[in-house]
Amino acid sequence: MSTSQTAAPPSEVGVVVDDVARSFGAVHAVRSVSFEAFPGQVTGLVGPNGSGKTTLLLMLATLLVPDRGTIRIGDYDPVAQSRAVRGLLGWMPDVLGSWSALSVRASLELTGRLYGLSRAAASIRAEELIALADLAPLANQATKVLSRGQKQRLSLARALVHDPRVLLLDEPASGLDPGARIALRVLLKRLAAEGRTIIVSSHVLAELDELADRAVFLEAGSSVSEDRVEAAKRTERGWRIRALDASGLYRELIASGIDAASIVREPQGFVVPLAGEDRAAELLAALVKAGVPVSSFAPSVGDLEHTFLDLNPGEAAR
Ligand SMILES: Nc1ncnc2c1ncn2[C@@H]1O[C@H](COP(=O)(O)OP(=O)(O)OP(=O)(O)O)[C@@H](O)[C@H]1O
Repeated sequence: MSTSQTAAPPSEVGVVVDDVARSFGAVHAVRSVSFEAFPGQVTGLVGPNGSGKTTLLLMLATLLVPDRGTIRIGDYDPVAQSRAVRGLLGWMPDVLGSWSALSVRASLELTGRLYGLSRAAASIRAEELIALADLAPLANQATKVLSRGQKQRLSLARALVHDPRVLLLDEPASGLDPGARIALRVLLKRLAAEGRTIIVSSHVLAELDELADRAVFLEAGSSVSEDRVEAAKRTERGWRIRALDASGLYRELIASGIDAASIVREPQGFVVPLAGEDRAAELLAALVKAGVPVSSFAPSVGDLEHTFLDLNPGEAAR
């Protein structure tokens, strides 16, 4: 995003989290989290309810002090150098706390002033962000009348007011309609491509699959090791296969050694469990070689969802 504040090429600011923990009394919200988020990338934070995502983001955002471990935002420590860190990062909480009587425009102008912009610069920046977040028809409305999705857009605009190098977004897509979700995805990819470090927590895994360059999985307050994530990716998952000749497809699936009891029949094809991409490629080659007119062959769930469900088997039943 080009802004009135960025004349020089922006510097790169990554995030490093090492063995961070935080408890609330007897509740160990974050037990041991380590990960790195890189400039130019979107890093997804994935985990079931209560796994510690928001607590972790609050620590990154300088709003909670860790009990243990270290966090670096670029060269800075959010505990000892919170002012410098706040200048570098934009924070979009899961619920917008806004000055409810102020208009959208006034609340963006005020945020700009709080970040040290002059009155004139804050006014120009507010107009840029109103256009960016598609809030023009609502610019003079009090923020209290905004719908949940409109509040999300204002919250993102507010997080961008000082053109931060790092963006922390807690469930940014919640409440957005499909068009606004696509617009958010396009915007976040663009902001990352411009060299920002973006960390996003989300429950909408299909969406994170399309947005995130990499993911950090949390489980009961701890980050899951890369080895376990890799192992989970390779476990068996359903592949949806369609062909112009369904009975020919079924015959060849059986001939290729797929257990008939494991095949799920759907109106337009079958879902077949396969372990890993190698096995999928082998089966597809066999079907094509046997002359089956395959029209579609793809995993029935996205990569993140598959890994998440494998790491959290209980979640599939919910
Ligand atoms: N201020 C607090 N006081 C006491 N317990 C808290 C506090 N904040 C969070 N917790 C607890 O810490 C744990 C982690 O909560 P957190 O909100 O970080 O999880 P989450 O992964 O963001 O969850 P969700 O996906 O539901 O938003 C939960 O058990 C929660 O109840």
